[in-house]
Amino acid sequence: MLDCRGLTRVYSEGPQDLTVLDSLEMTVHAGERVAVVGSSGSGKTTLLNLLGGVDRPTAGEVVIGGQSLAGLNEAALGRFRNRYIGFVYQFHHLLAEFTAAENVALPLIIRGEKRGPAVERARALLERVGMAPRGEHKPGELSGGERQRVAIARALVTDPSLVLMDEPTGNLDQTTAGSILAMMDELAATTDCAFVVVTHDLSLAAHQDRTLKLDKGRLSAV
Ligand SMILES: Nc1ncnc2c1ncn2[C@@H]1O[C@H](COP(=O)(O)OP(=O)(O)OP(=O)(O)O)[C@@H](O)[C@H]1O
Repeated sequence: MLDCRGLTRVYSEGPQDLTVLDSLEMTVHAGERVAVVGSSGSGKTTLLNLLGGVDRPTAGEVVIGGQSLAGLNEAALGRFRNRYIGFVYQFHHLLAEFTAAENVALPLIIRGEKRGPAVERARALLERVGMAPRGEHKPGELSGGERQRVAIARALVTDPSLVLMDEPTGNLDQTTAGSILAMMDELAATTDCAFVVVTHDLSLAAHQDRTLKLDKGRLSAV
């Protein structure tokens, strides 16, 4: 499902080059859930950005479902992301002026689907994450955990093959984090989607099929 070969990212902006990822190798199979842990500054967000095609590697490549991201120009990469990849960021990135249901529907609308059916599908996803009663509220009227569940619904609305999560339980209390874990279990049981979850939360990491540690630019099994 996901293959990284010789993935290298060097930041050259500062006075000295900084090699954050160094010929990193990674394979994730369909339906698999992988946690990525590592100390602050080890390159977890950098890795996630490369996996999602938000950033380009200095060397090496990311292959998703047989497609090398290096072979796609920006427009094609945007379409590929919309079709195959879902993102959940720590701070949600929901649009304040839209309702929860509209936020979830957006990836479908961007893809060219009609608003009516897109919002219908969004409502079905909100139901699945236990947010149906809050669908008409704007993000500012929701709690942190509720916003996070909306963000997860938005990541899943397109039936992606791969979901990338950056600290999905960061800033959440234990009960809310627990409900997100339970939801991920249900999703893992009912879809073939692969998850890569970057986290400092050891209970979230322990909940995945395996954990990889990022250190000195490479991944190793924990
Ligand atoms: N655009 C950039 N230009 C230069 N250096 C960068 C850039 N982005 C990140 N870095 C550096 O690369 C290193 C890895 O950053 P990254 O954000 O990937 O780490 P992280 O493991 O996600 O950290 P944290 O757990 O603290 O969020 C850090 O030393 C950071 O300062």
